[in-house]
Amino acid sequence: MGILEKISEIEKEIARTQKNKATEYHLGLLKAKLAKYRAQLLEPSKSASSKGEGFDVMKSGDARVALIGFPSVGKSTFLSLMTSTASEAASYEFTTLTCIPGVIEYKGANIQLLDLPGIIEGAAQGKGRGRQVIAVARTADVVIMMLDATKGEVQRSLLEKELESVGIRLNKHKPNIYFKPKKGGGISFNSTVTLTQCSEKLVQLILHEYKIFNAEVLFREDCSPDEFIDVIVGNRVYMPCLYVYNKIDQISMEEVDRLARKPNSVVISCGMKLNLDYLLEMLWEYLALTCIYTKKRGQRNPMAVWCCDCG
Ligand SMILES: Nc1nc2c(ncn2[C@@H]2O[C@H](COP(=O)(O)OP(=O)(O)OP(=O)(O)O)[C@@H](O)[C@H]2O)c(=O)[nH]1
Ligand SMILES: [K+]
Ligand SMILES: [Mg+2]
Repeated sequence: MGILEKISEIEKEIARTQKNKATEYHLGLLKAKLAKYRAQLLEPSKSASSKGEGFDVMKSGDARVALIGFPSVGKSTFLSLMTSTASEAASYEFTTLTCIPGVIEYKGANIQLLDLPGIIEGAAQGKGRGRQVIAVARTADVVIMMLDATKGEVQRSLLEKELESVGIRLNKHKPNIYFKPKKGGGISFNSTVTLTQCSEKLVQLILHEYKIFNAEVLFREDCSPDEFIDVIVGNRVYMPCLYVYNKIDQISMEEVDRLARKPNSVVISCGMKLNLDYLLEMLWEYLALTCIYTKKRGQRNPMAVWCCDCG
């Protein structure tokens, strides 16, 4: 029996056990077991975390949106509201332990929405189920970063750092740099624009650091050293991200207003069903972006239809 099944067995037993003096210890023991199994699940499993595999959920529909956030920000509540799938929501952290897919039907398209376990600081190093969650995020067309409006900004920068550290670039486009390693001939460096952040010397130093001594480099835009490194390393994912501040029913109007004005941000309340229509509209726009900027030309693209739709 897998851990998830054991958890579900115990939960069922707790549910059918009457609460009284005689069952007090039995229930206590069951709950302790439950906590132990939950903790075990949150340990990085060696095979999964070293390979960085995601949860096994089939892609379906026209696009995939992943819900990323700290525990208990309301991801599951959101999935249950927007789709016909029910994902358990509760006030304790790590209620969700796997990837739960639902479908949003919007303007004739099927958008796959993935509810995921909460991630915490250190997720990228394998803390909790972080690596699996991040591996799923990499396969999405758009990430919704769900944040608790009652908590500080620090949660947002922590999550961004986690995603950055595994090569996910949020709301950035691929740097317009041509880079081709060669067999010989040294480093040929050119640019079509004035560079204010990188110089030929810096580019050479960086390349030598990566033991690259022969290559053709052409900057077509004023990129930073970090962006150049991204190009050398490759394997980066450039993804639109919508920051969704949930639970605005708990904060002042002034604070709501401040959050709503932030770039790429939407404020909502799942509890009071506030602003969900607007969130869908924004999501739709972000999905159209992935179509325009990242899908290869000539490739059959299910979202091409949408682009014509939204101009
Ligand atoms: N006040 C308020 N509470 C909310 C809102 N949305 C969700 N909640 C509550 O927040 C708690 C956590 O919700 P979940 O949906 O379980 O959160 P989650 O992000 O899926 O949590 P994990 O699966 O544990 O990571 C629950 O008690 C919800 O009822 C909201 O808009 N306002
Ligand atoms: K929760
Ligand atoms: Mg959840």
